Amino acid sequence: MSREQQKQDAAAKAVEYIPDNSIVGLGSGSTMYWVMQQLGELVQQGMHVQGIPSSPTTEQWAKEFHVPLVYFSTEITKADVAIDGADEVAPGFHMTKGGGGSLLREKIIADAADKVIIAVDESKIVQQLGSFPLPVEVTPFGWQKTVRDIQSLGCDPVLRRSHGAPFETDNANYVIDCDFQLIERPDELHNQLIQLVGVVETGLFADQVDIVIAGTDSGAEMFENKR
Ligand SMILES: O=C[C@H](O)[C@H](O)[C@H](O)COP(=O)(O)O
Repeated sequence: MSREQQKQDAAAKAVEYIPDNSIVGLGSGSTMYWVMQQLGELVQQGMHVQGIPSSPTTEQWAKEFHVPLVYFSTEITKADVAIDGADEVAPGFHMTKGGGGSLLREKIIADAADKVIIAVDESKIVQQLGSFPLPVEVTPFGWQKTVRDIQSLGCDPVLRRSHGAPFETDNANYVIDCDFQLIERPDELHNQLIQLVGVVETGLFADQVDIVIAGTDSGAEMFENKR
């Protein structure tokens, strides 16, 4: 079965966790395309949801599939559920996210949600985080100094570029992709990184996930984080 089909299967299962009349945090990435397509179908069948998009691309897909949108405001500070993808998922529900650069907004949405559902294809399930370089969002000002500070934590940090220029997040920040090889203690690493001046957020998500759904050749498998 293709990776795309696995993502689609995981997305189809993930939308089953969205209650009617709910506010749904919408993550980013290619798996979210399928989530938006499936959610659009449910909306067409009469389901009432309002989605908070984490990126302009997700917002555009929501519009394409007629999923009503809502935005954070003084009245709207919570979501009933959030659905998102991931770059790596390890035992203990530790995850790496931010391959597309949306980590900060995704983390805000996950934090605002009562329940977080992650939909991935099988290739994202790993024994230990680290093969996928960890995205770290940093301020453009002084990014060279921040890179040096990150390097002292024992990784090979690289400024993400797009068309020759620094890649800019939706928050006008930069992303440093940090190759730590193996991340043995994700919590500890996140705490070390987030304390560095200039680091805005890390792509390490821990204890924020309730359910992981992995598309596999034999169908979608569900893993529940009983926290
Ligand atoms: O910044 C991007 C997000 O964290 C995505 O959720 C993550 O990169 C997974 O994306 P995809 O579903 O395309 O593999």
